[in-house]
Amino acid sequence: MLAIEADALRRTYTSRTGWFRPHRTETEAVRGVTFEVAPGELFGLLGPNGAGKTTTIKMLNTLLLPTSGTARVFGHDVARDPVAVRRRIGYVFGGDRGLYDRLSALDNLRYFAELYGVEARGQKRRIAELLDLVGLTGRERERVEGYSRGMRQRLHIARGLLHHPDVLFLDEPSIGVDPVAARDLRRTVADLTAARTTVLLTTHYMAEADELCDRVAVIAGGRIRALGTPDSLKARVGDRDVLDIEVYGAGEDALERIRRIPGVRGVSVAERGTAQTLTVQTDRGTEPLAPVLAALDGVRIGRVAAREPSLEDAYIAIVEDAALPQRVEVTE
Ligand SMILES: Nc1ncnc2c1ncn2[C@@H]1O[C@H](COP(=O)(O)OP(=O)(O)OP(=O)(O)O)[C@@H](O)[C@H]1O
Repeated sequence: MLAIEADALRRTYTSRTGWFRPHRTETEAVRGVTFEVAPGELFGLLGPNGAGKTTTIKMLNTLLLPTSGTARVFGHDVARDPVAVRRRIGYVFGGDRGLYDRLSALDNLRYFAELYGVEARGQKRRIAELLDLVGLTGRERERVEGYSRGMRQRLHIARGLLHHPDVLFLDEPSIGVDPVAARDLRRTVADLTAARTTVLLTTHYMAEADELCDRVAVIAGGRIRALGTPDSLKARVGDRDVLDIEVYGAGEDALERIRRIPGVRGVSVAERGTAQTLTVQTDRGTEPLAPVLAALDGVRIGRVAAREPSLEDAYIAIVEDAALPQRVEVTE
């Protein structure tokens, strides 16, 4: 039996706006999403802000009813049998909500174990097991207010697992977590699937998805634009070379000049403090460096590096492709 089956899921939000002349606005957040997740699989849902990831997760974990389409968790329909679904799932979201700061980690877990109806006999052992799994054994009597973000996040995961769920939804677990703590967190997530828990993960960190996920779906504008193993997605840009160029203050005109160079397939910019990193994707075998540097005439340039395409490059290509106007018309 499959862990998760989403079939043509759709969700439209209707909100009332305007006070003087109220009118209804409809947002089609999810526009027909279909995918399956096997038991024990670590499945990633990737996409830009507003793509529909949270809405999809909320339909799967029974917090929102689908406008149309169906979804099942271990065979239980989310709309018709939400109680059975809830028994089999855990939900962990990034950020600060959901823990009692003035209690110790142990007391937090005891409290939630009561709330989730974890039977009293097994509680102590379950809590000890989970503290061990998330690497908090020895720190469990400290108040949560003194915990780092990474430790909190690991405690959140322990909380989400108290009732032995078969599926864990992890929404942006590493948001705001420093790189070392994020690495520990990834190890914890990887251990979950080793213990046969199915994980549905959303993240904005492509390196994290690449390292952890068996398969990923890229969602943009409420639709799945690509689905497969991280390697199969990377293969989509396998015919490209990538240049990372550190620059200081490159304007839109410089980017436009680079975009017009023959062989250039895409340019993206990441702000890094005072510097920006330009990532230029080109057809393999073109020699883009000289014309790109010429296009950046007058801009201060730092480090330049050529590298193999990563999952992030594939992701950017997929999302940019989805944003092309003609493409939207074709799929509409
Ligand atoms: N309660 C709501 N009422 C109206 N519109 C909503 C509501 N919740 C979300 N939306 C809209 O639905 C779309 C999808 O939102 P959703 O939160 O699912 O995206 P997301 O992929 O999770 O984004 P993010 O990465 O920013 O969390 C967005 O356009 C958003 O503005």
